[in-house]
Amino acid sequence: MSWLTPDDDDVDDPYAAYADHEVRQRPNPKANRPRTKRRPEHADAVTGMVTAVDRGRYTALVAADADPADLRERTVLASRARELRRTPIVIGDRVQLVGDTSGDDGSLARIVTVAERRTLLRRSADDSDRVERVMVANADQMLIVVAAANPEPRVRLVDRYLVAAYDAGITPLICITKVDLADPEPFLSHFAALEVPVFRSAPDAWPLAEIRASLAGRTTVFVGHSGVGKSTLINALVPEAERAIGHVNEVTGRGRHTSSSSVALRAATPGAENGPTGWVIDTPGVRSFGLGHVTPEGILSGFTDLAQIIEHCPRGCTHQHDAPDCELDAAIADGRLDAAGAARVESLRRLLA
Ligand SMILES: Nc1nc2c(ncn2[C@@H]2O[C@H](COP(=O)(O)OP(=O)(O)OP(=O)(O)O)[C@@H](O)[C@H]2O)c(=O)[nH]1
Ligand SMILES: [Zn+2]
Repeated sequence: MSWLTPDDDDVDDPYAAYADHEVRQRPNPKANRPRTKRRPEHADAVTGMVTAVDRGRYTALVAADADPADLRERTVLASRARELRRTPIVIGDRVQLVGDTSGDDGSLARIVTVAERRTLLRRSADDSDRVERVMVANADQMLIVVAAANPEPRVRLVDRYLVAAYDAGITPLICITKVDLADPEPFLSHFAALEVPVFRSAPDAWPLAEIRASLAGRTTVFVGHSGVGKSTLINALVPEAERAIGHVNEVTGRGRHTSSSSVALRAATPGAENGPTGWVIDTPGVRSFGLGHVTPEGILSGFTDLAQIIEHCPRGCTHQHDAPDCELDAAIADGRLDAAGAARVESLRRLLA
């Protein structure tokens, strides 16, 4: 069974390339030209998975059994057909390729269709920006990498990742790194009620077996603040990845943005010779993660721990401090929510504000 169906993925390009991925449509200066005839159906197209994007060139991996005419797994470089020039194509997309799909040096294929996506991870530049930027297609899981210290963990950034994941239908996981530097438990207690699986990581104590077990057969997008040790972790998980390791600036606690582009990496599943392939999608470290494209309902989907309480809110409740009879306030007052629960309410209110 091919790794291509139904579960893989790959990566996309740095956020710097976002202009290319904006969904906002620009007016077409040639709009009054007659449209070219529809191209014939692409009966000879082969399917690939986009694993990298770089300035209008897409790298797609074609599985060994994807093309009866050429039974090699191969990496194909492609451009996209004119009719797709406003369609964001991102890492993880399943695409149909025509033209020279040999993958030979100097060959260039053409992407003619992008398959419907199972999931789509998006962000916006900031919360006031409603233009969404498409990051990764078809991810099943999001591994949120956060450091116990250096840089200091930020509840709000993790809140945002969680909302983006739940909103996209992607299952979140948390890996807390650098537990050799600080006790991670106070930070983790904030998310305890969500029951998100947590991996704890330190040099020479990588939770590799546990993480690999959850990667098998799935596509997992790794996200995190710059400098948290995401590349270090990925190199340990996928030794041939050779992701650049940066140095955290002593003053700012920030990484140097060493990983500037996304990439899809095949993760081995030791012990399972022909076991299901896992795909790891590394994304550049960020300092913020905008949710301008997420609706209030989408934000609430990141707070499953509060869902049962919110059910009892008056119709149309904004859940804000000034909302009359918000059940969240009642739950804090009568002890249904403890201090950690009250902090979650605060998180929710900030995101809804
Ligand atoms: N003490 C300690 N340091 C770590 C750990 N993991 C990574 N580091 C160090 O943290 C620094 C940043 O690691 P990277 O792997 O480059 O971090 P990153 O998240 O990929 O950062 P960006 O490339 O900026 O996105 C490096 O100096 C690593 O050696 C850990 O578990 N404990
Ligand atoms: Zn309410």
